[in-house]
Amino acid sequence: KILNEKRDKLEFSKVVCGYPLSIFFIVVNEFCERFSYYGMRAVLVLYFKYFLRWDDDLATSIYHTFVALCYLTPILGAIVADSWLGKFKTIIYLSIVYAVGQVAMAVSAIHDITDSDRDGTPDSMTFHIVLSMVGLFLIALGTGGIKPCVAAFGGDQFGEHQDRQRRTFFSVFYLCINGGSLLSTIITPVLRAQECGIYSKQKCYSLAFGVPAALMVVALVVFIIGSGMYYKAEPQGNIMLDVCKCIGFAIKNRYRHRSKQYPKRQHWMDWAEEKYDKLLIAQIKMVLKVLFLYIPLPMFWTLFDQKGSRWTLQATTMDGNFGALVIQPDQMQTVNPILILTLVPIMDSLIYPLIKKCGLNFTPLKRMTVGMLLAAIAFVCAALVQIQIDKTLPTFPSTSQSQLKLLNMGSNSVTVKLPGNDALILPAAQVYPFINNCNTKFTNLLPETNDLTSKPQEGNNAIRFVNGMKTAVNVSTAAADFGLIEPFYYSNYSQIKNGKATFTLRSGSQSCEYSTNFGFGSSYTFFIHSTLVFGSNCQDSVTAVEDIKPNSVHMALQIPQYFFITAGEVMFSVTGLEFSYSQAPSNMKAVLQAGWLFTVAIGNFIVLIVAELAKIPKQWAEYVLFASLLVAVCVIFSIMAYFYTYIDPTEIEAQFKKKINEDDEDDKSKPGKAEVEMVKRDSIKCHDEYDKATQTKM
Ligand SMILES: CC(C)C[C@H](N)C(=O)N1CCC[C@H]1C(=O)O
Repeated sequence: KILNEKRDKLEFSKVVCGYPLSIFFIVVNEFCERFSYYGMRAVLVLYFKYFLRWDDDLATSIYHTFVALCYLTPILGAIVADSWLGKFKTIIYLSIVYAVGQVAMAVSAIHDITDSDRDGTPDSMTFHIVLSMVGLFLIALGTGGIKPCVAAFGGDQFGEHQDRQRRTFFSVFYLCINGGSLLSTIITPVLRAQECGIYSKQKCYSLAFGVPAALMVVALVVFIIGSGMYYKAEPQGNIMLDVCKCIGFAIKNRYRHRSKQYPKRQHWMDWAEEKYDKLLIAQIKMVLKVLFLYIPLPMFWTLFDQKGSRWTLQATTMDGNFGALVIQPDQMQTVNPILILTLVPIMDSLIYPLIKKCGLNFTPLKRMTVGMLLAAIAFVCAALVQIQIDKTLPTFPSTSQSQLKLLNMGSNSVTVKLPGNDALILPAAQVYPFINNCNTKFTNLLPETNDLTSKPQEGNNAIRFVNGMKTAVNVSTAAADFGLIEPFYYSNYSQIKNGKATFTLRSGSQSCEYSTNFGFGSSYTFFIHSTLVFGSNCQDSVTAVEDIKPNSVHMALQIPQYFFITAGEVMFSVTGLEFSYSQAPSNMKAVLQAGWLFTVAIGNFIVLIVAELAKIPKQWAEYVLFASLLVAVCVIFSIMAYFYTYIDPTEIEAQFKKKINEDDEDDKSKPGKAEVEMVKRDSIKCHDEYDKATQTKM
């Protein structure tokens, strides 16, 4: 009946180029929803840090918890959809929850609401924190809840013989995910950088959250507009409860019949046959088989997710100057969605057909295996890049060493003799770095300063000034204030972004300007000569002394690793999405999508744990370790995949239903037949049918 209903609905639905028109509304919905999700995520940590004034640790912990929650809630959404409301209604209701959450975030970022003294900072931080946490919870519920439903609902719109179209749909669906995320990760940081406010102008987080909120409303409206065109499969009772009860009964029954006198059954789920419908048992077997196959998959996501953390950190030690374009370390991440947008069409229209032409059967599980291997290669590339970077890093003192820097503030060179070392000639306005064991005693040297012990963070440049004049000098730029520097004294380090910086040097009412260009990750001590004359050009009276060289390994070297991880993602993730749909029984499509997304959540958790536990001193070695782990997991997966037999759930379900109908007829004509015999016979027949429908291996 259900199949006929679907056939009727699809027969009368509008078709464009062989695709149901309803698909258009679903992919546009996904585009807007992913814009909303990734756009909000792009500014979330900065909102925590600069608006809520949380420290780095709290901000990153809450951020990662939120992301992990977003991939856990799909289970909830899938259960609601498959057991209760159906996918269509679940998407509508949870999208409303999602949009409310986004609006709550936007409102929580309006500083004027609690800024009663109008000084530009919120007076009741509790209000903003509570509202934003409620908002984030609703968003996690909404985005995670609808995610498995939208993908599965899209798959439902295709008929039995539209396998090719359905595969293309999942590719286009993935393109929309990445198109939306790419646009929003470019746009929302720009919106955040605007200034807005009623009483005082502040960074506009409310706009950066408001636009994603608006896009979520658009996503909902677009989805509702398509309402009349969708095929809406109704849920067939509380399927999850039935599944749990059936599994529970099979385990109990198997335990009760553990003695050798009872004949073995083909599968442990067959022990539920006494009480449960054979169709349900077959459907549970299908789901369990796929879920078992998913066990090694989180490892892929563990590597994939590190491009947002470890790889971005790696980029901070690299040079992002691309000529006319200067790329910030975190902007490198946009290479992933950009590559997705190019690689998905190339794979679909060129690579896969080419492989097919060569006579190779590149099955979904083979694609996923190759995808994992490509991700491992990406990490080998990352290790090679890291080795290049390490060669350019300065030598910092170890824990048993100390570092001394000598700066000659005079205008002539001086000879310096340090205990246990040869005399050295130190030219004017130059620094000599000196590393020695901690127990060396130095006397009569410059006042103690805290020097850098690592490269400046986030690709910034660490800058300090030393005043060689007899008067105090105030130094500032648009981005940093070095304060008043006493004669023959130094300022603290300040972080300056790459590009041109103009420093204003001021003494009383007199000032002059000094400009210079910075690369990424350098450190300089600017020495102000005693000869500086205010009111004139002070360009020649300041000497830049390089403490740490700017990053010299170019960020373009990260492109191969991004290429491999993205090519891996296309083979692994796009295929996995479609595989999860095609191998799921009709009443558990969303559940299996949620199972797939659950592997992403576990991958995220592993990253969190690894970040805490990984104590490998060399970063390149850690990359190699992850690559090796993934290769090992990949071998296990390929063995598991080899034993997996593809099924056509629709066909199996149809055969089971036919069999049940026939048996009903039989029952009516032969009342009182020995039931046990019949169950046994049916069980054998159904197994044969199940086996016939599951012929293709990996
Ligand atoms: C991290 C990118 C912006 C998006 C990524 N390429 C992607 O499409 N996904 C990562 C997790 C699954 C999937 C998604 O659904 O967002």
